[in-house]
Amino acid sequence: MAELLTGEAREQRRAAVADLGAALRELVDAAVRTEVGAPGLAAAAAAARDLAAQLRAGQRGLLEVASVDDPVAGERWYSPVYGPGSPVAPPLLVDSEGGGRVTARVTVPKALEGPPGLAHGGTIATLLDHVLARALRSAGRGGLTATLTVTYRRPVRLGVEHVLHAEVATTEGRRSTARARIVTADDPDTVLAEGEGLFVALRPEAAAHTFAGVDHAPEAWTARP
Ligand SMILES: CCCCCCCC(=O)SCCNC(=O)CCNC(=O)[C@H](O)C(C)(C)COP(=O)(O)OP(=O)(O)OC[C@H]1O[C@@H](n2cnc3c(N)ncnc32)[C@H](O)[C@@H]1OP(=O)(O)O
Repeated sequence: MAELLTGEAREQRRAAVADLGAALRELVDAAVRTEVGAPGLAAAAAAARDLAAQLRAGQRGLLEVASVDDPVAGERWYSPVYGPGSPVAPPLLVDSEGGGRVTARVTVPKALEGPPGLAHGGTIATLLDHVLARALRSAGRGGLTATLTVTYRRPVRLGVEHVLHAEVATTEGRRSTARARIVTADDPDTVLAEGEGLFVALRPEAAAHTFAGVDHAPEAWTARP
C-alpha cells in the first residue's frame, strides 16, 4: 500500500511530479512532431527505455493510489485530464470551481489530434466529461458518468486557448445531471461543443465492489451526506 504524503513532504513531491510531468509532455510533443532520421529515432528510443527503467526502480502497483494524491478531496496528480504529472494530460487548468460551477482552460496539444489541426472528438468528450463531474463534485455530488451526450458544433483547434464552463443542472437522489460547453478564449459567445451528463453516485456496497483492490477508499465517488 502506498503511503499518502501530507504537509511539506507532499508539497515538495508534488512540485517534483509536476516538473517531470511538464518535461514528459514536452517529450511527447517532440515525439509526435519529429521528422529526425531513423538513427535519431533509435537513439531516442534507447534513451526513453533507460528513463523508463530509472522510474520503474520505485513503482507502485496498478491499483495503488499515488502518494501525492488526496483521494478524499479527489486530487489526482496523474489524471489524464488535469494531472500535473501526466505525460498525456493536455493538461486542463481549472480557474474556478465551487457551488456547482467550474471554469477551466485548455490548449489541446498535437498528441491529442483527430482530423489534421483539430482536437480528436474523444478528447473533447473527455474534457467535457471531466468538467461535468467536477461541477457536480464542487456541489458535494459524487458519482460516475452513466450517460454523456456531446454535440459537436464547430471544430476545436490545436494550439488555441479554449475555455470550458460547466454547471449542475438537476439533482435527485443518487442521480445528478450537469451541462458544459467549450468556447475559444477569444470568442466566448460561439459554442464549439456542448456536453450533458448523467452521473450516478455509488451506493457504499457498490463502491466496495467497484473499487475492490484499490488501496485508499475513493469516497469522492459515493453518495455523500
Ligand atoms: C472529479 C473529476 C473526475 C473525472 C471523472 C470523470 C467521470 C468518469 O470518467 S466515471 C467513469 C465512467 N463511468 C463508469 O465507469 C460508470 C459505469 N457504470 C456503473 O458503474 C453503473 O452503471 C452506475 C454507477 C452508473 C449506476 O449503477 P447503480 O448505482 O447500480 O445504478 P442503479 O441502482 O441501477 O440506478 C440508480 C439510478 O440511476 C439510473 N441510471 C443508472 N444508469 C443509468 C443510465 N445509463 N441512464 C439513465 N439512468 C440511469 C437508474 O434508473 C436509477 O434511477 P432511480 O433511482 O430513479 O431508479
